[in-house]
Amino acid sequence: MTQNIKIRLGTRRSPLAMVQAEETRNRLCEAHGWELSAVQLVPVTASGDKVQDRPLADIGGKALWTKELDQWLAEGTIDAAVHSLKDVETIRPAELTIAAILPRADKADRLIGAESLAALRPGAVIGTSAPRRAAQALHMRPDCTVVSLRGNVATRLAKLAAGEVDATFLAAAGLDRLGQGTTGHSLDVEHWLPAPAQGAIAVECRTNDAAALAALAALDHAPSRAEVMAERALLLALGGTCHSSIAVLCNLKGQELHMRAALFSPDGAERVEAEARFAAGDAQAPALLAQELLSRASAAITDCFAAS
Ligand SMILES: NCc1[nH]cc(CCC(=O)O)c1CC(=O)O
Repeated sequence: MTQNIKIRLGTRRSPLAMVQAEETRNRLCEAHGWELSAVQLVPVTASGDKVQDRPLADIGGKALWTKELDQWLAEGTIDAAVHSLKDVETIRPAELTIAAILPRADKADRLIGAESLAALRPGAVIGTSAPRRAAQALHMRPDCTVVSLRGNVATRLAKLAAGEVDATFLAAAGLDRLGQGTTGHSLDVEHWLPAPAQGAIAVECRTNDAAALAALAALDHAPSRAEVMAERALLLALGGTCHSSIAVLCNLKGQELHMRAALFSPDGAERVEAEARFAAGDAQAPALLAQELLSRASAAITDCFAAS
C-alpha cells in the first residue's frame, strides 16, 4: 500500500501543524479519490519551534517557520509543504508557489483568562509575543503589562494555568482545529482586528512541479485566496516586519473585498485605521490603503516599518 505514495507533504511537528497537515491530506485524498496512504506526512522540527525563550521577532522572524521545509522542497525531499499562512513571509522564493489556500477558518482571536479586555483586573499581566496583540491590548488597557509568552498552543495554555500570566490570546482557528472550541472568549473581529491571513492554511510546492500544482489546485478555495492575498498585499506594501503591529480584516462580499486595517505604535498609545472597498484581484488597492495608513501614522508607528 505504502508503495503508492503520490505526494510527500512536509509539515512542522507541532500538534496544530500536524492537524492542519492531516486536514490537507484528507482533502487531497477526497478530491482525487486516493487512499490516505497516497499522501505521506513528513514532519520537521522547525527552527522557530527550537528557540522558545525569546520573541520570534528577535531571533530571525517568520523565516524560521519555513526554512527547513523550503529546503526540503528545494532538495526534492518533499513535494509540498503545509503552512499557517499567517506565519509565512510576504516575499517567497520564486521557486516556490502557493498552490492552494484551504477554506479559511474563523479569523478571530480568543482571549483566555478573562471574559473580555474590560473584565481584566487593573494592572493585569497579559502574555503574548505578537506585537499586534500586545499593542492592541495596551491600546484598550494601558494599565496592563505585556510579557512575552511563546510556545505552542498547549504550552501557552499551561503557562496561563500555572499563573505565569493573567490572560493570553490565541487564534480561534488554531484552538478549534485542536478540538478546543470552547476555550477562551472570542473577540469581535470588527473591534479586535486579526493578523493578516489569520485562519488560512497554505500549501506550497515547487513552481516547476506541474503534477503537484495540478493535484493541489483542486484544494484551492478562491474566496479565501482573494481575502488573504489582499491582506498579504497590504502587508507587503506596508513593509511590515516582525516588530510592526498590523491588524487587518478583509471580507469578500460578492465580488467586492471590504478591507479595514489598523496600525499601532508598540506601546499601543497610537492607532491609525483606514478602510477600502475594491474588486477581488485588484493589486493596487491594498497598496493605496497602505500608503494612506503610513501617511497618517506618527514616527512611533512608522519606525516599525521598512517602507517608510
Ligand atoms: N503564531 C502562531 C500561529 N500561527 C497560526 C496560528 C493559529 C492558526 C491560524 O491563525 O491560522 C498560531 C497560533 C495563534 O496565533 O494562536
